[in-house]
Amino acid sequence: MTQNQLVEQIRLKKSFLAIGLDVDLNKIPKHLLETEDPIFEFNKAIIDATHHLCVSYKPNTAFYEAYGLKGWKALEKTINYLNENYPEIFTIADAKRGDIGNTSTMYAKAFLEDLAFDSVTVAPYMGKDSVEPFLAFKNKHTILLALTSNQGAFDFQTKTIDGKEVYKQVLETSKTWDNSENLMYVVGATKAEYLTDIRKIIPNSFLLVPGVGAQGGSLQDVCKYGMTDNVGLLINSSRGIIYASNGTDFAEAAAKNANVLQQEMEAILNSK
Ligand SMILES: O=C(O)c1cc(=O)[nH]c(=O)n1[C@@H]1O[C@H](COP(=O)(O)O)[C@@H](O)[C@H]1O
Repeated sequence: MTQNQLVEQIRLKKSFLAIGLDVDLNKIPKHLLETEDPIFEFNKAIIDATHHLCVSYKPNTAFYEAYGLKGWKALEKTINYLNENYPEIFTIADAKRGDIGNTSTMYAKAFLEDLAFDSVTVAPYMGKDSVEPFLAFKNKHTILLALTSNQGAFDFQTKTIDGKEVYKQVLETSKTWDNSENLMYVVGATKAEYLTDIRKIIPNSFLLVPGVGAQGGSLQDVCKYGMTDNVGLLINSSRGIIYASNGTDFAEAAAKNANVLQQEMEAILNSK
């Protein structure tokens, strides 16, 4: 999917919500545990109930890898279900990969070709040759960690080297790489006060913004400082939506919570 197609979907649905599919078998409704593939059944029900309220789904691969072969199969079924039934959805494999070139090539193949996600999250720490194999995929997107939502972001990302914060160096340097038009960046909603500076470096790039809801970030602040003429934001919420209820009404409850965020987004878009 191209970024223009993503913007079209955002305008159509009046939503820039990315729902995180971070499935924890300890948190999903008990009745699903009796089915053959509880993770997929949970995702399918959530997707069917919420797809009109969001433009993206983001399974975090940790939640699938933790369940071994069954988990990986459920991830594969989930992305295939999305691609077959909702091709207009922008899919994100939240895998946070990045390694020496030939290894990154295999990671890129795994997530962008074999599993056919539209995008994958990548850590910039190993530099240009570790990111390039992801960027080489046409009409796919590499979402580079810039300034993350967690407390540990202050350990390295905001530290100054040669007079400039590391997260700013990530933004500036990555802009010069081949196929950099395929880049998007992660900025945590808990770091909204940094967005003005970030937009000076990357005025138009799409940002994936996790950290609203369970982590306490403010949607209003993120939009105030981070929104572009083309919206330029995908706001992620995972636990705040998918675990709205652990009863048989879980999918409707998730849709209710997604609807609250979508309505807030619609009001923001209408006010622009
Ligand atoms: O790359 C991410 O998506 C990510 C980056 C970041 O800085 N912070 C962050 O929370 N995330 C992911 O976003 C999701 C947030 O989940 P909730 O806090 O439950 O909404 C999780 O899958 C995290 O791994």
